[in-house]
Amino acid sequence: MSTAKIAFIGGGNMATSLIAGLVADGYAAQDICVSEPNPERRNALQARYGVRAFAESTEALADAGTLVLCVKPQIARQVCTAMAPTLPSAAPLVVSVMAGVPERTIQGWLGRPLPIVRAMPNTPAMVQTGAIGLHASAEVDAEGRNRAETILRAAGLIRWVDDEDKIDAVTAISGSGPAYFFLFMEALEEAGIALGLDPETSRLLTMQTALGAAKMAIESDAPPSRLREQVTSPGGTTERALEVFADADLRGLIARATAAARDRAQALSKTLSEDQ
Ligand SMILES: NC(=O)C1=CN([C@@H]2O[C@H](COP(=O)(O)OP(=O)(O)OC[C@H]3O[C@@H](n4cnc5c(N)ncnc54)[C@H](OP(=O)(O)O)[C@@H]3O)[C@@H](O)[C@H]2O)C=CC1
Ligand SMILES: O=C(O)[C@@H]1CCC=N1
Repeated sequence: MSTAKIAFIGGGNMATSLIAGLVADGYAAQDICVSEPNPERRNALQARYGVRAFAESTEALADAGTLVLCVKPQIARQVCTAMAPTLPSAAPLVVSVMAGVPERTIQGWLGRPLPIVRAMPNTPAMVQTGAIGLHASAEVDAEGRNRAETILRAAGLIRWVDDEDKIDAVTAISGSGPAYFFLFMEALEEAGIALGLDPETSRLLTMQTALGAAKMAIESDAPPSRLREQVTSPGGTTERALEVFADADLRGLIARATAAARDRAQALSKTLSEDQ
């Protein structure tokens, strides 16, 4: 077994994002293998990143020290149980990015209590600006944590959580979170058009405002509440807009929406954990 060799199972969007980050970070492409049934995707991964791509997981797995599970949760059981008999005998580290699939369930499907790092990335990982929550099963040692960090850090910011259940909260905040911000951008852009801006101007002003606000929030020592106050002149325009948000209980709405996402993540995990 080579600890350097990483086998990605599934070569879709999330795997491509992680591979792009690893290769951009200088990870040796010849140490990265991918198992992916779609020949066009295999060819694209080989041509673009110089990694080795196979139709069968058995070939991708050979000698791998780390497996990264990047298939859809719906087919995870079938993929893991098919792979179990061909896994390297030395226990590989398993990193799973699959939403809602508990560590114990993956261990059950793979037939032994392998060390599992469960990761919840988000789609900005595609532009190496992901926000990624991580949890390690009890079997993962310090070296395994480092290996998982190397793979995930290439795609963005990582944060460990101490309890696997908290991955459901991570899912509700940063996993689904890009959709919340995109929705806000869509609404702001539409509002700009309704107020008379041409669509292109409204779109560009919206995007740049989102980028600028995120950059300020990240780079400033001040919390977002202070940055908000700096925009809000007493008796001015922002104050009026924020009053409308407050009247509609925007904060309460966000609390309810994220609780609904967390509850759904818990329900999906429960369904899959009963599927052992
Ligand atoms: N999108 C998101 O925001 C997030 C996604 N995730 C998780 O990431 C995982 C991957 O998602 P994503 O990359 O978007 O999905 P994709 O559908 O883009 O990628 C999954 C890939 O797996 C391939 N595949 C199907 N069967 C097999 C098999 N037997 N062996 C190997 N590969 C196979 C699929 O091929 P084909 O299409 O031909 O079937 C596809 O290329 C999911 O589990 C999801 O829950 C986690 C966090 C956020
Ligand atoms: O919507 C979903 O279920 C997945 C999990 C996080 C982002 N997408």
